[in-house]
Amino acid sequence: MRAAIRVDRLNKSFGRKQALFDLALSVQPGEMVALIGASGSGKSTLLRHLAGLARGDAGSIEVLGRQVQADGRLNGDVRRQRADIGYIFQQFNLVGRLSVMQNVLLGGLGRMPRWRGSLSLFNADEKQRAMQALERVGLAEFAAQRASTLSGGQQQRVAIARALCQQAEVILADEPIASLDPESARKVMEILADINRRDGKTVVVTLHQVDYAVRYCQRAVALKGGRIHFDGPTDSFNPDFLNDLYGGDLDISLLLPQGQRPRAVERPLTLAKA
Ligand SMILES: Nc1ncnc2c1ncn2[C@@H]1O[C@H](COP(=O)(O)OP(=O)(O)OP(=O)(O)O)[C@@H](O)[C@H]1O
Repeated sequence: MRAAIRVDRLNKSFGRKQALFDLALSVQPGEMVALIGASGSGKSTLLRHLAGLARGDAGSIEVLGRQVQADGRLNGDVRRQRADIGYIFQQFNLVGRLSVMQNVLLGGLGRMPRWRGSLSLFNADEKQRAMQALERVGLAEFAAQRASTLSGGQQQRVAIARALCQQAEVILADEPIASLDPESARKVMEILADINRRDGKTVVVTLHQVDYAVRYCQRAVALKGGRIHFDGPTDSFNPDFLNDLYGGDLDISLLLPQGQRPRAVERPLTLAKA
């Protein structure tokens, strides 16, 4: 099967600081993968490269079989490719003064001729798709309201509706729940998991909270110092592994769901070769 995402020997430095080292990664269509790792390990940098929002120094990235970038060059058609990639930001990235509905409609811009997009001329089908997306995330009743008046959790659900309206096949979510309360975080993760399960969309989500990774993603890729440190099933996490990944400072037992708080490992960890 053709991979939804394929990364080959990706390297990236910021000045003298190397952020990503020879990264190689494959994500199959319909997978939901958590990208975890300590602060500064390179999660957001990797995600931005996948979407063609940043250029690597070397290596290549393909999404849905089309090259996003290779050897430090973005594909000339990257705007069209981004239409297939929904990107969810930690801070939602909505236009606060526009209505919720208008924000969702903006998701369709990448597929429109520029002239129609710049005049905000949306047709009846597009409006219907936007409304359906809002219904899907449980926010149809807020369609006419200014986006800035919604809570953080609601704004993040609008951002997901925008990705749905965009008809993105791959959804990249960068810390989508980092600034949300637990109940809003749960709703956002439920919606992402539902889109993955029911629509078969490929989802890659960076998460600080390991317990959410375990609950919602079968597979995790863990970065440490810009390298892949682990790539395997989340149900094989154990306190030793998490201590190694995050350092000894964290109360690791609190990061694991109750069923996984200190107990013997059932399956050996597959540690990627550094
Ligand atoms: N624009 C930039 N300029 C300089 N250095 C950067 C830039 N973006 C990232 N870095 C550096 O690259 C490394 C990886 O950063 P990145 O933001 O990808 O980590 P992260 O795992 O997403 O961290 P966090 O969980 O805190 O968001 C860090 O050392 C960071 O300081």
